[in-house]
Amino acid sequence: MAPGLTPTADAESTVMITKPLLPSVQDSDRAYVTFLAGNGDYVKGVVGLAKGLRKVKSAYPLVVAILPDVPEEHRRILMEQGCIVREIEPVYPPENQTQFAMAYYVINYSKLRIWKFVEYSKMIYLDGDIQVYENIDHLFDLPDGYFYAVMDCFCEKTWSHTPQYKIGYCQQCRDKVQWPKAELGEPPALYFNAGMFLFEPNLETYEDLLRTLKITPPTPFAEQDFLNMYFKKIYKPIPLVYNLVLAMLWRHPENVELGKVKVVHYCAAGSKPWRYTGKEANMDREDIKMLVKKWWDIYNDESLDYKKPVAVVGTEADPVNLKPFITALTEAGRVNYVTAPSAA
Ligand SMILES: O=c1ccn([C@@H]2O[C@H](COP(=O)(O)OP(=O)(O)O)[C@@H](O)[C@H]2O)c(=O)[nH]1
Ligand SMILES: OC[C@H]1O[C@H](O[C@@H]2[C@@H](O)[C@H](O)[C@@H](O)[C@H](O)[C@@H]2O)[C@H](O)[C@@H](O)[C@H]1O
Ligand SMILES: [Mn+2]
Repeated sequence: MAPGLTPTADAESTVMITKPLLPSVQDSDRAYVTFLAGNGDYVKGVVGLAKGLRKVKSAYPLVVAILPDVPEEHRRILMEQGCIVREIEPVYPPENQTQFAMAYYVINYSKLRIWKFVEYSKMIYLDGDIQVYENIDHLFDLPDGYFYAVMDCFCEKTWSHTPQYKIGYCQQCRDKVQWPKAELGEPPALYFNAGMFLFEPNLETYEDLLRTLKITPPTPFAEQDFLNMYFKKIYKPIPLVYNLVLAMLWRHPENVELGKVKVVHYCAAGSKPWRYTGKEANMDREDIKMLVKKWWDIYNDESLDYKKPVAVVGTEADPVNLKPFITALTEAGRVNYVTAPSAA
């Protein structure tokens, strides 16, 4: 699928990305956004993501919604990589009911704060353990009013608490095991992975999300389950090339054309590149090793580091005397100063 394509969202099926678009211009009210919590090593994931978006020449900035526990050093690293760092307050699910959600995921309810970023009309959320290998800016041109994300897979052990796992049903291969309507009623609604989604920040939606959360008991996949329930009516599946959940490689290889994948989500146990040992199940696969190396190649590529914008003032013929100001800024490491080429 060539970059810069417009999708046509039809009613039920996966949104088809069809005809070419004029190259989208920088639209200041669009941005990518990710989420960072704690003082651990996920900051490496976010740095990798920032460099990956630069490598594919995305026209939009990366906003990082950080919890208060992200240390100053990590904030500095992210700003030096050109990220827009925004501190958010944590979001906790209903009092003393968190035992129903997998403890590890409870912090992810805080992702809901990004609906408050209303200076942006559209944002693409990306987990910190995601890498973008091809430009996906064209997704911002999808029709307004829907929630776009890639369908998840129910086959990993992390789903063993669900009826679909117990009978071997997965939305990725609905013909393999028929959903037993007589015994279990309607099949589960299409369910997305919340590691990547296109959404429209909106204060009314934000307030309603938090109001609804207060009366919704937490569930195993925490905010992912909650978002699936909340956006069920306007959810539009997009092709898995926009969020390859790694388990698809061994659970549904028939659905994956690795050479066409644009976004990889390192969410399988043991697959976080910055912690990769190759010891966990499936982690010794050649495709996993290749994808982990691909992530490190970007992370280690210094040519992808952020270059501070130059301050261009006046012209050589008539430079505005900002020298003292620029010197102060340069000494503070805030800017590199060059004179603009003469207009002639
Ligand atoms: O210690 C942590 C755990 C999670 N996260 C953020 O929360 C997201 C969701 O967690 P994770 O990706 O580990 O969940 P998975 O997709 O693997 O289920 C991560 O990508 C990070 O952006 C974080 O910043 N610090
Ligand atoms: O808080 C719940 C999380 O739920 C999702 O992770 C799951 C899901 O992908 C399962 O399908 C996998 O089996 C599992 O390994 C993985 O952890 C999102 O990736 C993450 O961003 C976050 O929303
Ligand atoms: Mn993830």
